[in-house]
Amino acid sequence: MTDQKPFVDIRHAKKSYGTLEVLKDINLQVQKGQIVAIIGPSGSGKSTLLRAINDLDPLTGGEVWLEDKQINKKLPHRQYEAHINQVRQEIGMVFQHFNLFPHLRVRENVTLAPKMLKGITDAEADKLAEEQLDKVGMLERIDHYPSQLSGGQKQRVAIARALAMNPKVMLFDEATSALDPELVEEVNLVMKKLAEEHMTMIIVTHEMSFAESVCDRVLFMDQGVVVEEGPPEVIFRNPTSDRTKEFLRKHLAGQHP
Ligand SMILES: Nc1ncnc2c1ncn2[C@@H]1O[C@H](COP(=O)(O)OP(=O)(O)OP(=O)(O)O)[C@@H](O)[C@H]1O
Repeated sequence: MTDQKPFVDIRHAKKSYGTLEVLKDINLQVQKGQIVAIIGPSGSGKSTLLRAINDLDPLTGGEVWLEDKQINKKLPHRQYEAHINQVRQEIGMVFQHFNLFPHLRVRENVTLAPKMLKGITDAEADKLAEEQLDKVGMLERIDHYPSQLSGGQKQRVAIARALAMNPKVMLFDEATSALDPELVEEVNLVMKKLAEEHMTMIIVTHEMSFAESVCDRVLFMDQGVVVEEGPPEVIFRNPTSDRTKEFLRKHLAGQHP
């Protein structure tokens, strides 16, 4: 345990769709520089929890904090818009399906938001695009359109785009699930590099070996609750809950001796 104040702090998160309780009183504290994986069966609430962090899926109860700022503050509409736009600049998000703008080249996909929201010049935007695309190994594709890229390349551009806003935390929602198996590793390598640079990351994933090798902590969710959490060596090698064991038995079949 640490006395350090959490960087991301989710307190008593609840979410319902009608009578369906998707998140049932979830608490999650993430320290600066930590890499947390959220694993669990389909429908357990992983994406809902992740999307609550930047209020894309607003909670029906509970609070989300980033440093000393409450993200899901109840505010009058105009004030809320200004508040959430500011907050979302600090939280990078990478989706399963890339969400690149098809009519924009890679360069403009990366610089659109910083140009609009931070008012940077064209020269600064070019420099930013080059820096970020170099980081993800996509510099030579800077003037290509998304349709000219593989899925793995698109996802690397999507990561560069998120990084271009200089976020404090990065959220990954099954970033490799839509990729052909041979393209997964190139995206994982970019995420590993970010981890080595101590980027704070919260990662929803179905890739157990990635979670085990990269993350500091793993949360196992089932039916809207955190069943078990801990360091990967404990969760993957010595879980205590039967639900975790059963889930891992299915997902780790063949991976561990
Ligand atoms: N907009 C919505 N309206 C109604 N129910 C929803 C909505 N979004 C999600 N749900 C339900 O909430 C539950 C949790 O969904 P969520 O996508 O968070 O699960 P998940 O663990 O991320 O699953 P997966 O691994 O399949 O992506 C599911 O039962 C889902 O059907």
